[in-house]
Amino acid sequence: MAKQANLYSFPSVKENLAPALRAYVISCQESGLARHSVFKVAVSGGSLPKTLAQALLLPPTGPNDEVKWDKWEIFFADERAVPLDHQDSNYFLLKQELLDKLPAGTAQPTVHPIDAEYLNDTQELADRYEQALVKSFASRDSVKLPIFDLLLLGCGPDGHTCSLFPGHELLRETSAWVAPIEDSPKPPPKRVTLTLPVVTHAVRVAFVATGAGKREVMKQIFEEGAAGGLPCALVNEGAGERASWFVDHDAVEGVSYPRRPFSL
Ligand SMILES: O=C1O[C@H](COP(=O)(O)O)[C@@H](O)[C@H](O)[C@H]1O
Repeated sequence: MAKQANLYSFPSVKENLAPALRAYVISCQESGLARHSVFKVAVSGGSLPKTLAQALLLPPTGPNDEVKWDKWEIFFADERAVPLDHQDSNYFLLKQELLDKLPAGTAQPTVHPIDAEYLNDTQELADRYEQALVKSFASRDSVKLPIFDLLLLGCGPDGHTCSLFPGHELLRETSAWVAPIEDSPKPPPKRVTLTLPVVTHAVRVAFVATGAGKREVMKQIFEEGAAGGLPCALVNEGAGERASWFVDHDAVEGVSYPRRPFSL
């Protein structure tokens, strides 16, 4: 039987989840650097950037605990079709929560925001973002799908991840790497998103979900599995043991699914 997603549950976000997430991300970073000298990561918006900042802004505990920012290529797992300085922009959120808080003198990562010239044409916006991936991951002719070293994803209370929503036709997309959506049930309606094949193809996929507000959906994801059809559960099914969930106890209280002790 295929191995299942790892569920790591912690009593406290700040004291336990954040240091574990940091260790996990650094381990993915080191594997990426060993493979191709850069670390290619895509991040979500929502609550993720704040928790990520709690993890990555911690002071290093030793030489093996270094975030090598200048080696990071950061993409967005999904983005809203709004200007880059808009409160709804995932880029803006990551910048505000994390990138602007890097200690002075830190060598900067390479960040790939959407091309805001194309906000009025979401297909073009998605195509341009796919082209940015093509450039980074070599040509589409030679690469069937981009392989991110790590995807850092959130999970909405309805089970959506990236801008892949339950029951939406986008879940059936098999050829595009990046797709537009104009009818997101969560505002704003116009967005672009990595597609499910790209998400499940990553070397590692880490979800972060915290708080009692996520409890009901966590039950559905982990107890019903892919049969329940929620996008997060489809990612779990596609990525198997390459998917890891970093959650607090509040989010998974009463959820029947084996927790693993966190280790690398
Ligand atoms: O709209 C979005 O929501 C999801 C989940 O957000 P959360 O606040 O419930 O964590 C997020 O992962 C995605 O990037 C964002 O565009």
